[in-house]
Order: sequence, then C-alpha cells, then structure tokens
Amino acid sequence: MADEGGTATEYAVVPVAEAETPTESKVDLEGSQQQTAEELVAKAIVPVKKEFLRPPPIRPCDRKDEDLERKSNSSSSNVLKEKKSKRQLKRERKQEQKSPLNLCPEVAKTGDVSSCRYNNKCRFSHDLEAFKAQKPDDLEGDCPFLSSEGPCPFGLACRFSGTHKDSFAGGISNPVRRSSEVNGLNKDFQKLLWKNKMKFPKADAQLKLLGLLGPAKSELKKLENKEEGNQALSNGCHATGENGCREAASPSVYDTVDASGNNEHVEGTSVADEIEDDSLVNNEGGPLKKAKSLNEECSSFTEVNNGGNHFGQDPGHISAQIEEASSTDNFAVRTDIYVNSHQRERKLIDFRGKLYLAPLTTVGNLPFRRLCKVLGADVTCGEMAMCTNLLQGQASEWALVRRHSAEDLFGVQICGSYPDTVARTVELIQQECAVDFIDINMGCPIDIVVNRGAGSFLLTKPTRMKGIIQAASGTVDTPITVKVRTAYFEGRNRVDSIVADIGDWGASAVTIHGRSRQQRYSKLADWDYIYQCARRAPKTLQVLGNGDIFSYLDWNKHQSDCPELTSCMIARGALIKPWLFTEIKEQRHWDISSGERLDILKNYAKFGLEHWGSDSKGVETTRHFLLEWLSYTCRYVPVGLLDVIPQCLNWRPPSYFGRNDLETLMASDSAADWIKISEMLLGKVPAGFTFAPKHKSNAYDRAENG
Ligand SMILES: Cc1cc2nc3c(=O)[nH]c(=O)nc-3n(C[C@H](O)[C@H](O)[C@H](O)COP(=O)(O)O)c2cc1C
Repeated sequence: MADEGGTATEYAVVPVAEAETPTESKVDLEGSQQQTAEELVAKAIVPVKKEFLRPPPIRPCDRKDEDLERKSNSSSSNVLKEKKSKRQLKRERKQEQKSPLNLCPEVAKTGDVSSCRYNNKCRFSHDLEAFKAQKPDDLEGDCPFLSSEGPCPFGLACRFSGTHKDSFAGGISNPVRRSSEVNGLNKDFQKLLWKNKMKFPKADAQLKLLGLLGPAKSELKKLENKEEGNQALSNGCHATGENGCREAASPSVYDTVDASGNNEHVEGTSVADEIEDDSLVNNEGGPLKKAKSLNEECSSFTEVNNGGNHFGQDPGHISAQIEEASSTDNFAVRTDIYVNSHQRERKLIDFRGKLYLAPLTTVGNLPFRRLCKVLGADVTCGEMAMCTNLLQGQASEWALVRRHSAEDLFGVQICGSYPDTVARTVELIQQECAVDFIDINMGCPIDIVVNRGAGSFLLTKPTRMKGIIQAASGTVDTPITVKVRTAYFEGRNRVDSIVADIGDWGASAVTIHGRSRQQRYSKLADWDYIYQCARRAPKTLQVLGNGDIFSYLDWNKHQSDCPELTSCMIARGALIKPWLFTEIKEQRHWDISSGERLDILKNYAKFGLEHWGSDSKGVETTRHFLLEWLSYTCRYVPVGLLDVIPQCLNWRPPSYFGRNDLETLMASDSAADWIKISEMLLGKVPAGFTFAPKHKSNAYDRAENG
C-alpha cells in the first residue's frame, strides 16, 4: 500500500515481552543497575554492561514536544475538517510548481530556457536567474550520479551541482540517464487503466474457467455464506466482503511525500505527458472518477465450486482452453472443469536457504532493499501494493513495484479481497513488469485492509483464499507465493489445516508469520506451530518461517530444528540491524562500530538520492525515509556493550552511553537526534522542519495488541 500513513503504524507495533512490560520507552537506570543480567533478560530488558548505563536523558522540551504534537494533531484534524476543495488544491499545486524554486526539469538539465518544448504552457518555472538566486548552497559531498552513465538528470537543480563535470554551454543533446531501476509505469498503460479500457484476457478466462464469472456466482456465494456461518466469526471481523461488496480503492495516503520514489523527474515522466494528462488527473495525481467504474462495473465475485472435479484433465488441454478463451471476448468455456491451475507450466523459484528480506511498508523502500542486498540479503520484495489501486493506475501504487538491478531475486507483494481483482492485477504485473514472483498478502493485520476483506481477513475465508490463489496462479506463469499469519484469532490457528491445499491451489511458496492477527506483535512468534505447518506441507510447496529473527543463532536454530522449512524471512531484524544478513552469512555476531554504521547510513542516503532525486525535493524525501528508518535503528545495542549475547528482538534497551559520541547519538530514541544524524548525511533541515515517525517503534508502552 502506498505509504499508508496512520495505518502503517500497526505494522510497527513493537513486540511486548511475554514476561513484563515496562511502561517507559527507555528502561530506567536504577531498574537496570540493580538487577542481574538474568533478571533483566527475564524482563525482556537488554542486559547492557553496568558501566555503560546512564539515566534517561532529561529532555526539557519533552513536555513541550508532546504538547506540540498534540497541537499539531489537533490542527491537522482542523485541516481535515476544513478540507480543501480539489480546485483549491490544484490551484495551490500549480502556484507551487510555478514558484522559481520549481525549475522546469528540462531547463534544469540543459541550463537552456528554450529547451522546454512547452514554453509558457509548461507547469514549471523557466526563470533560471530567479532559481539561481533562491537555490540553497550545495550540500557537502559528490553528486550521487557522478559515477553513472550520462550527466546528472537534475542538472542545475541538483544540490551537488558544484561537483558536476558537464558544462551546460550549448545544452546537452541527449541527457538520458540509463537508470538501474526497472518496472517504471508506462504512461499509455496508465491511461488505459484510468479510462477503464484495459483488457484482462487471461485473468477473465481463468476466472470464467473457475466459475468465478457469470451466473455460477450466486450459487457459489451461497457456499461462502455457509462458510461464514460455520466460521462463527465474532465481532471485529466485519469486512465489506461479507456483504459481497467489492473492495473499494484504498486511499493513497501520502501525507507529506511520495513514499515510493514517485518523483516524476527521476522516473522519466515527461513534462509533455503531464500536460497532456492534465485532463485526466485529479489534484492528487490520481485518476478521475471514470476509473472508479472499474469497481462499479464488476459485481462481487465469490468462490469457486469445488464440485465436478475432473482430475486427470490434461493440463495442456486446459491451458489451450484458456488461450482459446483469451482470444475471444465472447467465449463460452465450461465451468465444470476442475482447473488444476498449478499444473499450468510455471516458472520455478527456489527459496531454499536464501535470506529473504520481508516486505516492509514505508521502510522497505527500494533504497533500503538495495542496501540490504549489499549486506547479504538474497531475496527482496516490494512494499505491499493494493490491487484496486494498481488496477486504477495510481502512480504511487505502481511505484511500489519498482526494482533495482541489484535485486536479482525480486518479488512484488499485492493485497486484494477477491479472485477477480487479484487475477487481473497479476496479469498486469506479469505483462508490465520484470518480477520473479508475486506474493499475495493474506496476513496483513491493518484495520482498513481487513475491513475491506483482504489481508488476514482471508484467513477466515478458506474458500475465498482458494479462489484467489487458483485464479492468480492460473492466470500467470510467474510463481505465486502467499504470506499468512497463523490465524485471524488467537488460539484458533488454522494454517496447518490448509497448508497442503495452498500448494494444491497453485502457490509455489507460503510464508508463515508465527502470530495471529489478533496478537499483532504481542508475544513471541510461535515457531513450533510454524514447524508443524512445514511438516504438513507437501514437498512441492516451499514453506518459509517468519518472526523475531535477530541473530545468526536464531536463523541456525530454525534451519536445524525444522529441515522441512525452506527458508526464513526477516523483517524488523533487518530494519534494526541490516547487517544481520552479513552476520548470518558469516556466522558471527558483528560488533559493528559507529563509524561502520555511519557508512551504512551514508550508503542509504546515496541510494535514496539516486532513487528520489538529488534536487531539493529528492533530498527531503530521502531524509524523510531515512528518519523513518532511524526510528528502528536506535533499538540496536552494540555487541560490545552486552552482558548477554546476542540481543533479542523483543528486549527493550535501557538508556546507555555508547563507546563514543556517535554511538551514543545512534542509541537515542529522540527524533531530534535522528534529525541530527540526518543532517550529517543530507545537510541542514529546511526552516520549519518537523518529523514524527509513522512507525513509533520506541513507543513500547503504546504497543497495540489488537
Ligand atoms: C514497518 C513494517 C512494515 C511491514 N510491512 C509489511 C508489508 O508491507 N507486507 C507484509 O506482508 N508484511 C509487512 N510487515 C510484516 C513483516 O513482513 C513481518 O511479517 C513481521 O514483522 C514479522 O517478522 P519480524 O518478527 O522479523 O519482524 C511489516 C512489518 C513492519 C515492522
């Protein structure tokens, strides 16, 4: 989901130890100093050597900060109340674009005011002199594009332009930068989606074959209703899907910046396109209402009827039928055929023993994944993208499927409620993108997702799960994987009972996060249950475990305790210490120095500037995501400071001094200190800058337990 604002915080909930839960974010000195390492561990407090402990820093402005936060929250709710009209927003956006600071990208690239073919129709400023007069000083360091082919795409707007070697005299004839990123959104393709003119021959044929289109639906709906009755779901599980309504488009909740690097200048959206598309774009850059008819047009799809199975049906024959069906709009394909969709020729994917960086909304952005690749991750996956938003051609959502060339085993993750939306989405992805696998998120605990009948809600609807997996895997030959939690409700684990089916329905792999939706992040992941599921899975289905891995010992334990596991996925462990991948590969606890950690942050900043841009907007977007990430990194306690090695993911750090000032700064859970770190990498923050992390990873006392 494109940076989902408030909702993403639910993903960030920090594990609360089963033992005891201190209410302060940093455990106080006295508490820690008077207790033995064993006692601290029992209380899930990091046993830091006594000589490094210190009282929690007094922050005189803490109260003020809270007041400010409260005020800003209330003023933001005021803003919400006085919601600006779209016209007003559009006017403001235009004014902002015309400000001298928003120099036309063409003019910036070439240094030549006549280079923009839109002249005075261009949205951006052409006033070079005014731009130069207002441009802040260059930042320290080299332009991130110095080593890439071709000149810096930001030209004069680059905040490191002093280090450019190119002269603008005479302009640059063909300033095309060969990007190492793929899966950019094609404008013509986007327009088809906006106009609701996209065809989905493969998905629709497959849905028809499965009986998920046409008159069979109402019969099948009855089946699902029956299943609902059997589920006896209690309150709190009331997705719109229960009434058969199709999922509505998720709001793209980019509040401050475009989370996914949707920087039009970087991603090659030409000014021409923007001008042409004006008639189609609303103020948020999204499609006009027209596209919504996608939702209106399709009625709700229900599940496939299992009856009338024709085992032994030649899969080649079925594929041929699908192809045949695809070739005509007016096809009449038998719906009584058992479509053993996984028998379609499927590309192979092998996760065995590979270090898999989990999909991570907001923080698992492309620069972060690139960094993890450098540090040893084998598999990377994009942030969760909502099917409906992709089907509507929302640029911010499509930005989530972008891939860097370093991501050599890469998947995208999608989330949808119904077989039709998911099948159509996978068809689009296969057609438009280079991906090695497509993961369907059936474990997302976020309320707005669950209330739409997607994510972990599907765990209460195995028949619909089946429909989704069969429809997706029968539509494309790209491997389909699914990610689940152990259950929706605590104490009602159910994955073990469907794990074999998941393979039969056509999935190549399943990742099991060892917690229920209700649990969110409370309690430790239930690895015994994950093992049980892995043992029940057919050999053809790869099973990956997920939850709380924070050291190479955790990794080794799961591999040796359960050889049936194909591999494991790592999420928060990678956020807090991305060198965890190196530790696993090199089988050691790395007592990393603060200097080495700073180098990692520098690398991230460079990757961020390359992705989001080296102009002022790109610098601030990079800073924003760096700060989001720093709200996790501060939870790392250096190995050399520990009384008990290794640190566990669910332990809370006390307040401590590092071995030098930088290490102390890096341990701080104060946003003001994270800003200081960002200034070491990206220069001073602009006047009036504020930051509040989306993922309040240090808010132990605010952990939501669902
Ligand atoms: C900040 C954050 C964002 C996440 N975003 C996603 C996501 O987009 N898709 C998903 O399937 N899981 C997401 N998760 C869940 C993780 O992938 C993982 O399943 C979970 O954190 C448990 O693994 P861990 O104990 O290693 O953190 C997110 C978790 C966090 C902390």
